[in-house]
Parts: sequence; C-alpha cells; structure tokens
Amino acid sequence: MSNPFGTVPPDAILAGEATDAYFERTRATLEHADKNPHVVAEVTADQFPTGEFDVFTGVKDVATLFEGRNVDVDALPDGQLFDGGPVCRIEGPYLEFAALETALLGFLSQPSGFATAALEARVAAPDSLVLSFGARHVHPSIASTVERAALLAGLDGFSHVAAGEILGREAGGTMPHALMFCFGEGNQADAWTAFDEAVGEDVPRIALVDTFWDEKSESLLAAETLGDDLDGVRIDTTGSRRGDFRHIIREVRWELDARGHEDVDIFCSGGLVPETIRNLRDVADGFGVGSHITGADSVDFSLDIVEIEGEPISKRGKLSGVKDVYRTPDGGHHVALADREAPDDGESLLEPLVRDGEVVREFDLETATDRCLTDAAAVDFGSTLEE
Ligand SMILES: O=P(O)(O)OC[C@H]1O[C@H](OP(=O)(O)OP(=O)(O)O)[C@H](O)[C@@H]1O
Repeated sequence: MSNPFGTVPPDAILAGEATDAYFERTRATLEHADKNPHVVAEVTADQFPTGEFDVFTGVKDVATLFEGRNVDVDALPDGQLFDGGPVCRIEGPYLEFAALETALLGFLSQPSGFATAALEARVAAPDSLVLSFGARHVHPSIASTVERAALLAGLDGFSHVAAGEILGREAGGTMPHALMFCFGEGNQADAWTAFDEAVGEDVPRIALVDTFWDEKSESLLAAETLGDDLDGVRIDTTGSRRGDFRHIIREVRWELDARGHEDVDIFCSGGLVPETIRNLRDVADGFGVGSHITGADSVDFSLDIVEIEGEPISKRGKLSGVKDVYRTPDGGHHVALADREAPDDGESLLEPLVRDGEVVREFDLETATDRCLTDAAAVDFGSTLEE
C-alpha cells in the first residue's frame, strides 16, 4: 500500500493536482480560447490594516511549489508579522500557476494560523518555558507543520517525535497518565522511580502529579521520592476538577517550598489559552499548550489577480494594482501601490522568493524565529491581545 492513509502525496501537489476542479476547467477554457494573459496576482488576508497582526509562514513550501515554473514570486520573509495588504505576489502567464492556487493558499493559511496562535501563547508568558503539546489534535502527516510553527513563534520545544526528526530538534515532554495507571493508585512513587531509572540522563524528571490524589499530596510524594533528582511536577488537572487553578498551583508551590523543594518547578497543561497562561505565569514555571495552537483558525488568505497585461484590475471589494507593504519605525503596517512613493521611513517588506523559476532565498528557522519575536515586539503584538 503506497498511500495507506489516503493523504494527497507530495508529487500530486507539485504536479498541480492538489487543486480545485474549477481551475482545471479554467485551463481548458483558456486553452480553448487561446488565452494566457500575463498577470500579477497577490495573496492577501485583509485589503487594509485592521489593527490585528498575524504571523506569516509557509513560505518555504511556496518556494518549493513554484520552483522551476516560469514565474517571479515575491513574499514576506518567514516569520514576518503583517496586517493587511499582500503577503505574496506572483507574476507570470496565468496558466503557469492557475492550478497551484489551492495548494499555495493551503501552504500559507493553516501554518500561519498555527504560528499566530503559538505567538499568542509565547507573549502571554515571555519568560516561562512554553512547549507545544498539540500534535495529537491534527492529522499526523502535518504534525511537523504544527511543531515548526510553534518553534517559529518562539516556543521552547515540542512533543512530537517524528516532527523532531524532520526539524532536527529532539522532542521533549514529561509522562502520560497512562504510565501512572500502569503502576496503579498508591504506587505513584514506583512509577516515578522507574521513570527515573529508565530514561536518559538528559530527560528532565518531571512527575505527573494529578492522577489519583490531590496535587499537593502527589507533589510532595514526588519530591520525597526523587529528592534532588526531581526537576519539576506537571499539573494537568482536568477542567471539571480544576476549581481555582491558580490557587492550586500557589498551594503546591507553598507546600514544596515549606519542605525545602524550592528548586522543583511547576509545569501546567490542559486546555491552556493565552488568558490562563498570563494569569498563571507568575506562579508556574512552564506550560504545555496544545489545542490553542492546533485549533487556531487558518488565516483567511485569498489570491486575486490585480494586474492583467499591465492594466490594474480587481473584483468589487478588492484593491486593484500591484502593491507593496511597508513597516514604519512606529510599528505601523502600510499598504500602498508599489509604483508610488513609500511612506516616510517605511521599509518594504516583500522580498524576492522566485525569479524565473529559481528559488532565490534561503530559509533558516532560527532567523525566522528572531524575526517573528523582534517584529512582535516592534508592533507590540502582546498588548493588542490584552485589550
Ligand atoms: O489541552 P491541550 O492544550 O490540547 O494539551 C494537550 C494535551 O496535553 C495534556 O495531555 P496529557 O499528557 O496529560 O494526556 P494524557 O491524559 O493522555 O496523559 C492535556 O491534557 C492535553 O490532552
């Protein structure tokens, strides 16, 4: 079985088959009419700035999609924040890329949504350890897309092992409730001891402490059991039992400290959203975030032809003409026609990606992460979330 899970294979995407049927009919119609106009098309989410920024990513896959085709492509750099206007611009004979629109938008929309949500988690607790735990919520074939978006947005790590192979970063994590069940109630100390004996020295000893008893009792038992070897406890209290989660964490902190376990960190997980992370960041040391990232709305990108045979064109409600987007030192994001003067001190954000079918940009995740976090500070991304 070459395709046991029925996913669309990479070859089909590169061949332009990962498309909507109406693009195939468009090709048939244009070829029948002997038309293949030279066009400029732009990918946008919003025409004008809205006051809300998103993270742009997926651009490396777009470069791969367009490599070897008779087009020029410009795009924002990976990890750039944007608010309105084009994030990507394609120029060439329309039939050279018509069928690629569906895959192009997919490569950008969902990863940018994941990265934006991950950045929300990042800025909610800038000084805490924040890990991506949500791979279980998506189709396994895109787990590395989730984890890459999490790293791009500055998260400290992720849990998915195969994604780690692809990204060149080792997956991390603690222990599941299943492990605690296998030892049984009353035998939590045996479970933590066996874990300590079994796993590599580089694995942090973080005991899961919400399984059978209250979090304080299990935390103290973990500290007594592993002593100085215990790095932390994870509290994943389910929502129905959570009550005042902040109070629970403060109580655990108090009781650990009272017995000399100030070095034991407290790690939280389970349905965390930026608001809860912000509320816990001064009492917890780290967070595992899943569904907030994996459940993020895709960024609603669309592709529109804005110039045809050198003449501006657009559907109603969209802006015609080739545009550029600019960042000004005050963090402003500006959209303007590309042939007009840039705003004062405005830095053009669109950069060459493909020229005559050749990819002209290099990709580096660390550079993209730096860009994302620097730009998030420049546009004060966190403050817009706290309003
Ligand atoms: O709620 P999310 O933000 O999506 O977090 C992702 C997962 O991480 C935790 O799982 P845990 O390892 O505790 O799962 P388990 O009960 O299977 O052990 C949490 O309970 C979620 O299932």
